[in-house]
Amino acid sequence: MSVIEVRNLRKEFTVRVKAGRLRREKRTVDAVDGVDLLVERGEMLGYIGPNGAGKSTTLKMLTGVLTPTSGEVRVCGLRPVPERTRLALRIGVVFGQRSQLWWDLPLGDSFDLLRHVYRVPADAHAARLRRCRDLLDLDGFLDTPVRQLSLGQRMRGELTAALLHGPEVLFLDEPTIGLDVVSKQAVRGFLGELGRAGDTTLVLTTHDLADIERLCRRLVVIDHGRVVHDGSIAALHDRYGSRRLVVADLDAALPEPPELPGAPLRRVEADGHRLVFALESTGAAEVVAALAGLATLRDISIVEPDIEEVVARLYGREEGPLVDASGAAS
Ligand SMILES: Nc1ncnc2c1ncn2[C@@H]1O[C@H](COP(=O)(O)OP(=O)(O)OP(=O)(O)O)[C@@H](O)[C@H]1O
Repeated sequence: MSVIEVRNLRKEFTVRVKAGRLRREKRTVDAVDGVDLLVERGEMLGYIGPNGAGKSTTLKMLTGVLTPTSGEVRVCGLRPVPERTRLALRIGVVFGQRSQLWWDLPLGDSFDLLRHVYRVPADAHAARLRRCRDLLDLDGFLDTPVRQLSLGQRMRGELTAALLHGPEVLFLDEPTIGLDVVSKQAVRGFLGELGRAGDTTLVLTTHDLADIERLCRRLVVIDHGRVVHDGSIAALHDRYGSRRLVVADLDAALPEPPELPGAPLRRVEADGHRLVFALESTGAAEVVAALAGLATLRDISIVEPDIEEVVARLYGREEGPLVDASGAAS
């Protein structure tokens, strides 16, 4: 049985919009519009989409915060809204904007209170807390009141709080938003460990695609409330014809950008001093050899397909098309 089962899930909101100077009209927003999703135990799923795509609304329905307009949802075999209390014992939730810590208490006291809230046996609690303290480096601020923690420290605390009762599924909404590089790495490293251990299912929404690349094998992309991709990152690259790129820095610009078989020119930059080729049906070595025969090369680098670029295409909202030297969109 899948740990998350979602069939034809929909959520409509009724909003009032301005229609003229004084008049307001009711309008229906299809925030989630027929989502199907099956997630197996131990999967690490990235759930992404542009602003307003319906990610948070989906997570809220999966965690029992919002009642669906229609469709079926089961998480750990439970219906999230009517069986919310039972579900709370089996899932963990980290929503960037909300806290489950006690603002005025030292962080460590919040952890003690959570043990009582969830009625976790003392030894299981101690073991999980020890692991979080080690992996998330909490010891320096366990005695600090939560309101005095930095964002990165608080997020590490939130992750711990969400895991102390040993949830089967962890839902994370933007867990690295606003964090500095070090805290981001700590959080990603920790989630990676959790995922590798294999007994927790992870559902992660984020605008930071590096989170997805590091952590998730499976990527579900949602736009206008509908799933537009469900598969691996590699499948996404295949679908959009993403290629590795050869970036060549030349001593002097060539009068004409060269045509290399199997490696179309993607971009000309730096007044012709930098040429970028896509490796379509030829290898990097051939491209470099061909270029070396035409120009003096200052530097060469091979760039892996860029997930940001592919996802921007998928959203259909990238900042201008990718334009090659001839002006044709690639
Ligand atoms: N409580 C609400 N009342 C009315 N409309 C809402 C409500 N919550 C969300 N919406 C609308 O539903 C749509 C989906 O919103 P949602 O917050 O799920 O998007 P999201 O993908 O999480 O976006 P973001 O990346 O900006 O957080 C948006 O059009 C949003 O304005």
